[in-house]
Amino acid sequence: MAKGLLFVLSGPSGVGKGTVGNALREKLPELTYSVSATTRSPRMGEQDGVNYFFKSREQFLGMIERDELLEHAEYVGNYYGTPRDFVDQTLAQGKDIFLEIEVQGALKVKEKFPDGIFIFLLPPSLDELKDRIRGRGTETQATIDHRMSVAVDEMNLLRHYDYAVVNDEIDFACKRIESIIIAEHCKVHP
Ligand SMILES: Nc1ncnc2c1ncn2[C@@H]1O[C@H](COP(=O)(O)OP(=O)(O)OP(=O)(O)O)[C@@H](O)[C@H]1O
Ligand SMILES: Nc1nc2c(ncn2[C@@H]2O[C@H](COP(=O)(O)O)[C@@H](O)[C@H]2O)c(=O)[nH]1
Repeated sequence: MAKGLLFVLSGPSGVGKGTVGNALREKLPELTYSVSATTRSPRMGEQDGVNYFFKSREQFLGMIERDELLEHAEYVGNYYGTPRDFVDQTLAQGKDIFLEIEVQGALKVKEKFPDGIFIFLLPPSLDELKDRIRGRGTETQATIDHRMSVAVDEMNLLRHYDYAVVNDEIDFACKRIESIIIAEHCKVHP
């Protein structure tokens, strides 16, 4: 059986990865989405096992020690990581998997999956990015400032990605990503 394809979506905090990812879920229900582990506290409405697997620092360090994570990174004071088995099992079943992760983690995944497809979501501008993080109402001013300073470093790593998609409008961004997925399936693989 042919293996599935691995897609990674990265981009600065607040650019709209979750929003576009949710729109994509509706359009492409056959795509499997990885649920990450994190030490960050749940936001209002977030559910354990749905949005994230919420872990204590000790639990997360245990996952690292047991080599249960495909990649992990520390981002703005918290750990985030991708459970390895779920990714491996999904691909082995011939299904595509979609990871929504930050840049340090994405580069680690690229080392392990050089054939993965790496997509970077860009904001129309830095001012718009700041408005989106602020508008979401989930972060303190200090965290917004920290996430914005990381955003500039993250965007400097765009060259490591295969595709750049501007999230100007949710439906357009979603359509572009859907087109990338379709095109990757039409590729002639050796
Ligand atoms: N194209 C868009 N136009 C206007 N607002 C948008 C657009 N896409 C997303 N947003 C809004 O921007 C805010 C941030 O979006 P979202 O939470 O999806 O970002 P994210 O990249 O997943 O952030 P994080 O990495 O911090 O989890 C949300 O309030 C969302 O409604
Ligand atoms: N390296 C990883 N980054 C991840 C993972 N899951 C999510 N993320 C990214 O972290 C930041 C912050 O997320 P937030 O939910 O606190 O706003 C964002 O860029 C996510 O994409 C992961 O497993 N590994």
